[in-house]
Amino acid sequence: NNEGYCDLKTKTCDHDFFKEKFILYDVNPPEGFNLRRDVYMRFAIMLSDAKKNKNEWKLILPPWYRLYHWRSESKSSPIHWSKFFDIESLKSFAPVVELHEVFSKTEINILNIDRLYVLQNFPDPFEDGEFKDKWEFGEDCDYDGEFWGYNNITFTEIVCVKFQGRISNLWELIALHPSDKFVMFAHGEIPLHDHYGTKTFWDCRKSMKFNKDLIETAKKFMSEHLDCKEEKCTSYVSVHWRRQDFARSRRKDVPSIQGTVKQLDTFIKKNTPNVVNVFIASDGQNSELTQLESQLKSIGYRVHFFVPSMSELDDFKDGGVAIIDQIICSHAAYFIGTFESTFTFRIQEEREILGFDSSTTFNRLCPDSGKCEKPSKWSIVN
Ligand SMILES: C[C@@H]1O[C@H](OP(=O)(O)OP(=O)(O)OC[C@H]2O[C@@H](n3cnc4c(=O)[nH]c(N)nc43)[C@H](O)[C@@H]2O)[C@@H](O)[C@H](O)[C@@H]1O
Repeated sequence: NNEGYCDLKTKTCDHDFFKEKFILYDVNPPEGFNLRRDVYMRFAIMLSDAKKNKNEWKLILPPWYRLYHWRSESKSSPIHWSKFFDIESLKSFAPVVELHEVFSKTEINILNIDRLYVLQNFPDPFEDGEFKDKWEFGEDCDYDGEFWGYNNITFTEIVCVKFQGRISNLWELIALHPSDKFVMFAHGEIPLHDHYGTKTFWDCRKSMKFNKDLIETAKKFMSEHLDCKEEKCTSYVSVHWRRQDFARSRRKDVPSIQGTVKQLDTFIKKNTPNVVNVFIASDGQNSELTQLESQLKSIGYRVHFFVPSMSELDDFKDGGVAIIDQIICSHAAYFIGTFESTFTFRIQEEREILGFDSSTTFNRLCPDSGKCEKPSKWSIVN
C-alpha cells in the first residue's frame, strides 16, 4: 500500500520506501573493475552532496556482471557489492543500496525504470577551443548493457543525451521529470568528478573499505609468507606487473621480463637493500610469471604470488583475488606500479590512506627504452 513496504515474514515496515527515489547507472561494457570503482565515487559523491540538501534520492549499486577481464567466471551471475566491499562503510558516506535490497522491497519483483538516459560524448569536446560543461538531447542511441543479467528490469522511456563535464549537472536532467522514481544512466563513465582530489573525494575513497574476508585472507598471507603483521610492512617490496593488453600494445610504457628484473634489482638495491622478499601482483600468463620468478630468484630474491585455492577462487571470484593482490601491495615497504593502470592507481590511493611516504608509493616500471615519465602523484587531503 502507499504507506510503505511491509515484510510479512519479519513483520517490519519500511515507511520511507514509497517516498524514496533511486538512481542506477551502468558503465561502458569493456571497462575494468578499477575504473568502475572511480565511476562509483563520482555518483556516490553526487548523491552524498545532494543528501545534505535533504534530497531523497538513493544510489543503487550496479552488480558486477561479466567483466571482460574476469575470465575464471564461467557461469556468470550478478555479484553483489558486499562480496568485495563493506556495505555499511559505503553507507556511512553516501545513501547507497544494493540492487537485491530494492528487489526485496518491490512486491511484484519487477523493477521498471521510468527513464533510461543513454549518455554520449560530444563529437568535439573542445568546440570553440574550450572544454565546457554542457548537455543536449541526442538521437540514435541504444542501451548496450544487459541490466547485469536481470531479466526483470524494464524501462518506460529511453532518452539519448550528449553530455560533458561535472556529474552534478545530471540533476538538471533529473529535474525535468519530478515524478520519476527510478532513473538510470547508461555510460556513467562519461560525467566527470565535481571535485577530484578534495577532502570529499578522499572521504568517499576511505569509505570504500574492502570485505572483511578479503582483508583477513590478505593479512594471513602477509603474516605467513611475507613476515609482516603490521599495517606498514618493512619486510617486502610489492610490484603491480600489468601484462595482457599492456604487454601487447603498450611496449612504449611497459618493460620486457628481463627489463623488469633489472629495474626491480636496481630499485631495491638503491632504496631498501636488505629486503629479499618481492610480492608480485599480476594478470600475466603463467609462463611469463615463471620466467620472472626464476630470473629474480637467480639473483637472490624470494618471489611471492597470491595463488588462490580452487575453493578460494570460487568464493572470492576474480574480483576478490584482485583485491587481495591490491591489499598485499598496499602494505609493502615500497610499491612499484604499472604506468597508467587504474589497478595501480587504486593501490597508490590505498597507500596514501595508510599514510606511507609518497616516495615509497609513486614508483613505476619503465619501458626498456629508458624513456620514462614520472607517475602522477595524487596526495591525500584529510
Ligand atoms: C587500457 C585499459 O586498461 C584497463 O586496465 P587497468 O587500468 O590496468 O585495470 P582494470 O581496469 O582493473 O583492469 C584490469 C583487470 O585485470 C585483472 N588484473 C590486472 N592486474 C592484476 C593483478 O595484478 N592481479 C590480479 N589478480 N588481477 C589483475 C583484474 O581483473 C583487473 O580488474 C582495462 O580495464 C581497460 O579495459 C583497458 O584495457
